[in-house]
Amino acid sequence: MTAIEVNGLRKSHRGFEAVKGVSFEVGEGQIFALLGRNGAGKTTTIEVLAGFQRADGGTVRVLGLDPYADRTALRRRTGIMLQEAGFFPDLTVAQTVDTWRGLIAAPRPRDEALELAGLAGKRGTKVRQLSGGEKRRLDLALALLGRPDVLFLDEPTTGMDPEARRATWGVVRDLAGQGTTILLTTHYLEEAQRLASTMAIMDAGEVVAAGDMAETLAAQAGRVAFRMPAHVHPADLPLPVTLEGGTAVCRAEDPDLAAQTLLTWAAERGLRLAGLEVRTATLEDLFLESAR
Ligand SMILES: Nc1ncnc2c1ncn2[C@@H]1O[C@H](COP(=O)(O)OP(=O)(O)OP(=O)(O)O)[C@@H](O)[C@H]1O
Repeated sequence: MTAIEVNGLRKSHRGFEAVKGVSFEVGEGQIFALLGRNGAGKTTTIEVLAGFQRADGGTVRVLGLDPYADRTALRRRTGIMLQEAGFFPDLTVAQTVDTWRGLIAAPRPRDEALELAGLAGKRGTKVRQLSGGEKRRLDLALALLGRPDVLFLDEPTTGMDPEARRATWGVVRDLAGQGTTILLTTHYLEEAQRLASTMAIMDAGEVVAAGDMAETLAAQAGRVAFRMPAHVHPADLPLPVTLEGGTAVCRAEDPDLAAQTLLTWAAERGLRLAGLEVRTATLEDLFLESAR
């Protein structure tokens, strides 16, 4: 079942077209990463999907409903974590969660939400005393209170330390495993690559690459890099390379095979390929190539 459908979405802010005909789909229980540089239009897209803004063009459906027209019905079934949360700084973490619980039908117990977000030890701490990463965790706890079927996470791990980030990935995976559909944005491409099964890269309001994460990356060229041996010219090598400083970089569909070819060539000449690195394409490679 498709949980989120976006077809030809257009949205302008005071005459500036931030989203220019974007289309993608997210299946139920999938983790989908919406990627792109600053200002690409990701938050605008999420705000339309969450029913905060009306689309100027195209169609958008979340759980089969129009997020703007049916926002009351959808609000009960969606959770959202935006980039800037409006907390009351003098409330404690527990008071903040309790206040939000009062606004939600059949909310999750407070301690369960805090436990899930890794904030159980901070119940009595005032919001203004939380670190940036802890505030993101509080945001996550609030987004989870309504046991949403669809969760929108706008840069959920910004400011978190590596351990907290990994813990949040665990929470996101568990939720998806239980059937929650998750759309997230992030500037941490490794995070997107590890978490999401599908993705779209936006640039200047348009989708420039999209699809299944594993398939899309497998179709990208991999990379073999090594320090250029002394007195060797790139034209002497058996495969084309580009030079990045003193490092020769060879892009190849099958990087293992390319590395073998290069190593055999080097061995026959008694040369060493120092600092040899062989890897398949990463999301960062794809991102840098797509979002130019
Ligand atoms: N309310 C608004 N009024 C005017 N322009 C806006 C408004 N909201 C967003 N924009 C502009 O629309 C464009 C897209 O913004 P958006 O916040 O959707 O990008 P983003 O991809 O989420 O970026 P980031 O990664 O920096 O969060 C930007 O150029 C932004 O300046």
